[in-house]
Amino acid sequence: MRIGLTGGIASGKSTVSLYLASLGIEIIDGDLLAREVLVLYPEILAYLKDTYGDLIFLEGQLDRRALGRIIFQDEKKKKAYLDVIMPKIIEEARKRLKKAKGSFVVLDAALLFEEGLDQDVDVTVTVFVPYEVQIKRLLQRDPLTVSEAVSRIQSQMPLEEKRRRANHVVDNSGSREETYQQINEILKSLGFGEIKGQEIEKKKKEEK
Ligand SMILES: CC(C)(COP(=O)(O)OP(=O)(O)OC[C@H]1O[C@@H](n2cnc3c(N)ncnc32)[C@H](O)[C@@H]1O)[C@@H](O)C(=O)NCCC(=O)NCCS
Ligand SMILES: Nc1ncnc2c1ncn2[C@@H]1O[C@H](COP(=O)(O)OP(=O)(O)OP(=O)(O)O)[C@@H](O)[C@H]1O
Repeated sequence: MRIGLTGGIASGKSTVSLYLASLGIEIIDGDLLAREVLVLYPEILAYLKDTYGDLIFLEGQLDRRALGRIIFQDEKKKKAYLDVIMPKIIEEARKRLKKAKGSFVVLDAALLFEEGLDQDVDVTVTVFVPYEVQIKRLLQRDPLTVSEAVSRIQSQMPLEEKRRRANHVVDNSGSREETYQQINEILKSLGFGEIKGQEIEKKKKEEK
């Protein structure tokens, strides 16, 4: 069973992924793949150096926040960058989905629907929060200005649309525990075995 997990920025994908991993499910993390392909394919960094140079490189190191500031505010620049990086991410994601050994595997991808990766999984799950919760959590977590946070949210497919398109929706506006319970229900409906209460207790302790 291949599960495609998606959502908006700071809607709670990683929180859900971590919980699924604690149940022993393999996670393929799209954000991690985006970092890995930069190492695997030097031509991507070469493209970024040629296009933006010192604007996004500090002492030879890619400044991800600076790149984000540019591409999340300019649709054309975002598309040009995604045209370079996404084929590699998609290729890696497909390889890992094929190699996955367990009976359940999760592909955690912000761009699951945008990039057609929903076609590579059996079922899709959107982690949803209302806009006010999303922006509050984003600003609490990341060192962004309000306008940077708004432009990141606006550069994504509306979370409402991701909610409509998914087979299952997790509402992550309540407590983490409420979210884990919703995941348990979804897993049950997909034929995952019994989930013991201590898994949730264990996660609660880790978070304290
Ligand atoms: C632009 C980059 C360098 C900014 O890095 P930064 O560390 O500041 O942010 P981070 O990677 O944590 O992303 C923040 C959030 O935006 C989402 N996101 C990433 N890229 C995009 C995009 N092109 N469009 C919409 N959302 C995106 C991420 O999944 C995450 O939810 C980076 O996000 C990137 O390389 N993105 C392009 C490819 C990608 O990550 N795709 C997601 C995997 S499917
Ligand atoms: N139910 C919750 N209650 C309170 N805080 C939460 C809850 N779920 C997530 N958070 C917090 O909100 C922030 C965003 O969550 P998380 O990092 O899981 O989102 P994400 O969708 O993976 O984000 P991104 O794609 O931007 O990496 C984090 O700081 C996380 O600790």
